[in-house]
Order: sequence, then C-alpha cells, then structure tokens
Amino acid sequence: MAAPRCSAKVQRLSTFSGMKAIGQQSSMRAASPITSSRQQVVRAARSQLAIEARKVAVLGAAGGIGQPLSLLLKMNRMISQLALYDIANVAGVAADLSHCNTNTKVTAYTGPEELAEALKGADLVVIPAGVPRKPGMTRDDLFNINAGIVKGLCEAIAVNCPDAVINIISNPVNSTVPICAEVLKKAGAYKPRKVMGVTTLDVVRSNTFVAEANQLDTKEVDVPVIGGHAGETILPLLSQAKPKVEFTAEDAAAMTKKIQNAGTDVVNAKAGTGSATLSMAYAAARMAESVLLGLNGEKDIYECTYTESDVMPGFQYFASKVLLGPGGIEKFQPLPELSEFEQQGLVAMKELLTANIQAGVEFANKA
Ligand SMILES: NC(=O)C1=CN([C@@H]2O[C@H](COP(=O)(O)OP(=O)(O)OC[C@H]3O[C@@H](n4cnc5c(N)ncnc54)[C@H](O)[C@@H]3O)[C@@H](O)[C@H]2O)C=CC1
Ligand SMILES: O=C([O-])CC(=O)C(=O)O
Repeated sequence: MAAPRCSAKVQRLSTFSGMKAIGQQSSMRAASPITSSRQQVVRAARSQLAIEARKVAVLGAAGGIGQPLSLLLKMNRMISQLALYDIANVAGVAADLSHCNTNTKVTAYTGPEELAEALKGADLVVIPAGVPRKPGMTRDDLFNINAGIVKGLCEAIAVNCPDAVINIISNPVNSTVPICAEVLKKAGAYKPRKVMGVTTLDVVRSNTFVAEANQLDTKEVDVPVIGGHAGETILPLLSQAKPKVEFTAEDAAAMTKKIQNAGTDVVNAKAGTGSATLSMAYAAARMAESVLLGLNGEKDIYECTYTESDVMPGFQYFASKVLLGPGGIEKFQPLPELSEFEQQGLVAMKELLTANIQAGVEFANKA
C-alpha cells in the first residue's frame, strides 16, 4: 500500500513551499518558488520559527482574487484563523476550504452585520473587495465604486481591529491606500507603518519577465518596483536587478513598458471577464506571508509596498522597498542611485500619482 501523502511530520510552513518538511534540513534547491530569492521562508523553516496564533481576515473573499488567495492562506502554517468576509457567496467558499486538512480554521461572515465579527482580533486584514477592470478601462475608472467600498471597510477596521496590518489590493491602489489612511486618521486609529498597498504583483511580474529575457532562474531574480500601481507610476528599477543584468536603453524602455502594461494585457486576454486573479492571489499570499514573518520577529524580511512615506520628497504616498517587522514597516530603504531612464520615469509619474493621491485624500475627507 502506498505511504500516506502527508503525515504530521511533513507539515509545511506555507503553501508555496516546495520547501522540505519543517524540522528537516532545507536546501536552496528545495526552496519556495515565491520566496526563495529572498530565502526568508527557507530560513524561517530552518529555524523552526516560534509560530504564534494569527488571525487573518480576507475582505472580498468570494471574488476572483479572494478565493485562490484564501486557499493559499489556508495552507499557510502561520495562520491559525482565516476569517472570510464578503457581501455574498462566502459561506460556500469557507465550507469548501474548511475540508483541506491543514490546521487553519476557516470561518465565514456575510454582509455588513457580520463584518465586525470577521475583523475582531485580526492581526492582518487583506482587502481584495471591489470591482475589476474590463478592456478599455483604466484603474482610475474603478474609483467611483471601489473608493466607497474601501472607505466603508476601513471604517469598520478602525473600530474592530485598529492594530491590524492592512494589505490593500483593491484598485486604484494609488487612491485606495490614501483613502484607508485618511479614514483611519479621522477615527484616531491610524498606524502609518501598518497600512500597505499591495504592489507585490509588479515585483512578481518584473522578476518573471527579467528572468525569462535573460535565461535566469526566476527564483534567483529580484527587481524592486517603486512609485505606484497604475501605468507609468509603476517604475521597475532594472538598474537594481539582482543578479545584475545589463539592459541597453532600448531594452530597458521595452521591459519597463511590458511591466507597466502587464495588468492591461491580462484584462484584454480575459476579454471582459475580469483582471489578474491567480497571479494576484499568489502575489498577495507572498505579501501576507512576509508580513506575518515580520510580525513573528523573523529578521531581514523585505518587500516593496505603496504606503505613506518620506522616501521620495514630493510624494506623500510612494511604493518602495521596506523592512517588515513586529510593528509592520520597521524601516524604509532609501532609494538607490537611479539610472537616467529611471529618473525620467520618476518625473513622468509625478502628475498622475499626485492626482491619484489627491483624489483619495479628498474622497475620504468629504462629508
Ligand atoms: N493590487 C493589485 O495588484 C491588483 C488589484 N486588483 C484589484 O482587486 C479588486 C478585486 O478584483 P477581483 O477579485 O478580480 O474582483 P471580483 O469581482 O472577482 O471580486 C470582488 C469581490 O469583492 C466583493 N465585494 C464587493 N463589495 C464588497 C464589500 N463592500 N465588502 C466586501 N466584499 C465586497 C464582491 O462580492 C466580490 O466577491 C479589483 O479592484 C481589482 O482591480 C486586481 C489585480 C491586481
Ligand atoms: O490591471 C488591473 O486592473 C488589475 C491590476 O491591478 C493588475 O493586474 O496589475
């Protein structure tokens, strides 16, 4: 008879693992495809990190991103309770997921009257609630609907779990993050180091495309992405790619365009049925994992994120690489020396990013 596929000894730290069982020696080759370039989860597994009981809430859990994201989180050993909230269809998603034999307990909450219970005690709240783009739309075109959704959810967070880290996926991220921050400020519950716009998909895409173009192993590539999360505000720092990759000016411009347009390419390929969901779930699960590793005290956990920051004078909110830790963002990495092309990219994004930020701040503060 075949041996059982999984035993108590073969519990993995997270979904992405490919990693060896906790308690066994990990090797680079066996490392997680998501995190191995950073080696952070591998190290956590090696050190048999003391794992605290953590509650994670997903708001918009029945959607295109919410469902695969919840599956990935259900497989994350650092999460003891996964609270799934949506305005509809979430009970079935939770019932389905609850049959996966991992130790994460899944609970479902439907509609505004159950939102408070979903949030109470959460260490991390991930928000993929809201409408996605259709071909021909910009992310800004989602503002009218999604701004109100994010505002309402953040008002509830301010009351029910003001200490939680918040990962905002809902577009337009350039505006929804300022909306979240302003709502929390008004409620006296703002922790600037804990409000993070999820731009991990831009990093994931950059790593993939740069690896493919240079015949590199994807899991060894790391490209920081700064600015924001829309069009020309997405600025991959190809000059800072690790390992070092030489680009001609023409190739750098083409690669930058490809990364900036990647979301639109998926929207067009899906032809009216939505935008990136699976790669976004993967990216958000990586970000959640990094946040939780940081909360648990693991060292050297770095991610790019869009947040209120002083890193780039002239931009109140900006995406850049940060060190994560027990307090959320522990430290901002100063911007490295940029190539001439990247400096031009910074100038080019100024008008759009400033307008996006202003729209968010104004929306949150109108009566
Ligand atoms: N940050 C990023 O890199 C990315 C962001 N996105 C954005 O993520 C958002 C979600 O995308 P999908 O999951 O594809 O959309 P979807 O339409 O498949 O799912 C959205 C879910 O949100 C729920 N929802 C709506 N109003 C809600 C409320 N008030 N409270 C709780 N849940 C609510 C809906 O019932 C639905 O289940 C979109 O705004 C999209 O543009 C998508 C891809 C990448
Ligand atoms: O393009 C969209 O609308 C969804 C998104 O933000 C992305 O895929 O980067």
